[in-house]
Amino acid sequence: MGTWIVNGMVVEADNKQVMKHILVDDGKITAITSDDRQSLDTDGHEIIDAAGKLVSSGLIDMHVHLREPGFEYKETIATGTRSAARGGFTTIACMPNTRPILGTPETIQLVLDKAETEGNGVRVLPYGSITVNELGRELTDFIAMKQAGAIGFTDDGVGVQNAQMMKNAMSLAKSLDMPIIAHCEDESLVVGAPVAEGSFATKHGLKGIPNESEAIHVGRDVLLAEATGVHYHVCHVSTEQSVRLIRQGKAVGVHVTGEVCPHHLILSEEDIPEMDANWKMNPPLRSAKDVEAMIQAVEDGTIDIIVTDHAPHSEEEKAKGMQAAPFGIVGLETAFPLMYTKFVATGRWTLAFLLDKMTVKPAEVFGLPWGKLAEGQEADLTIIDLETEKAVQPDEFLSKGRNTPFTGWKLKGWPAMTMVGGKVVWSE
Ligand SMILES: NC(=O)N[C@@H](CC(=O)O)C(=O)O
Ligand SMILES: [Zn+2]
Repeated sequence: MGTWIVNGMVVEADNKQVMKHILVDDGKITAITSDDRQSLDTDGHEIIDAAGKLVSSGLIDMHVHLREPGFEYKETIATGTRSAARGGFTTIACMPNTRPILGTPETIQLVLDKAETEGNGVRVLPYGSITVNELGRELTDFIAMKQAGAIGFTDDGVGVQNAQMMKNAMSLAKSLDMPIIAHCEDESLVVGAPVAEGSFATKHGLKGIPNESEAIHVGRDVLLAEATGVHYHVCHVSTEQSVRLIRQGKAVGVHVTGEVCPHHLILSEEDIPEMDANWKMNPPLRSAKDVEAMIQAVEDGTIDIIVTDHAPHSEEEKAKGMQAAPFGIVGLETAFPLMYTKFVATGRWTLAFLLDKMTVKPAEVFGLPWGKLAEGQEADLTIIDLETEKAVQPDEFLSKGRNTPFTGWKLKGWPAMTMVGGKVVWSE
């Protein structure tokens, strides 16, 4: 018995919006048709009425912190995947900065096993660490982790400080046809600052994180990617200078790709209202000029994909204040509504353009078999209500994390149902 998702609105690549009925059978999309609803053979099928809503290929988020193993008080694979499903995400890639760090085949396997049993049907793709315990001293066993199911290597949370270490990692990754995903941060240029250089830091007498601390790694790594031929992917790009370096790399044929988070496209350091650690994340909110550079980089394709960098922390940790609290904000349950409200509802982007950055492109960049709404594809689908306006209410999050700067924001574009491989994994 299959499922008919009827009367939904589908967006085609040219942004044409058409009403379609979608048949899901045995986990796959077997028909997408605009035939008359009455003429459909729905006998013995389940019917999901998507009238007035968008039906999209499931959202894909390539940068998520699930916190398990080790930090289950912040998030677990169970709560993180529930949060993902509520946010419309059908596939998420999780970062290795857990305890222990995901730097061995056993820990990769542990995450995959837990995701299988407790992952609420959401596809979870683990990254392995580049260096042992993300300490930057010794490479992990890439071959064994690849065999165990790691999809790429990253020391996210910290930058790889040593250039030779990064070059060795890239050479090894290249030989295995695996990507290097980099958190770009030169520690000698950061020195304990909680926010970016700028008006907020000055006003509150705080040290500021300079743009170069990110961009210097991007520049170094683009050169190393050129030398090694690896696929080099830059995490959470936030500065004008990084964008310039990625653009130059792409122009000369380096295999470099980049991601940006909603908060770096929407907020600048000038928006931080007070000394509230819900506005503290790494990279930090930068200047308005950087924000505009990020938007343009998405528009001209320099930045390939949008990710959340979902980074849950406990209320106690965030209550320690701007200086002492850990970096990071949650993102899974607000990403699509934020992007839709700020960029599509305002007319700056088409819906097709936004969906491309959150479905097709992430799959393309990482060579994943999902992301497309087409017959024969796995039935990973998200139904989204584009009309109803609702305020962001952290106490409704399915994530354990409540750490968001977007509390109370009135947004449209809320997911209503998420389906993975033909199975409904969340519905409002
Ligand atoms: N982004 C953050 O502010 N924090 C992340 C680490 C990271 O992605 O760099 C975390 O693990 O909390
Ligand atoms: Zn990071």
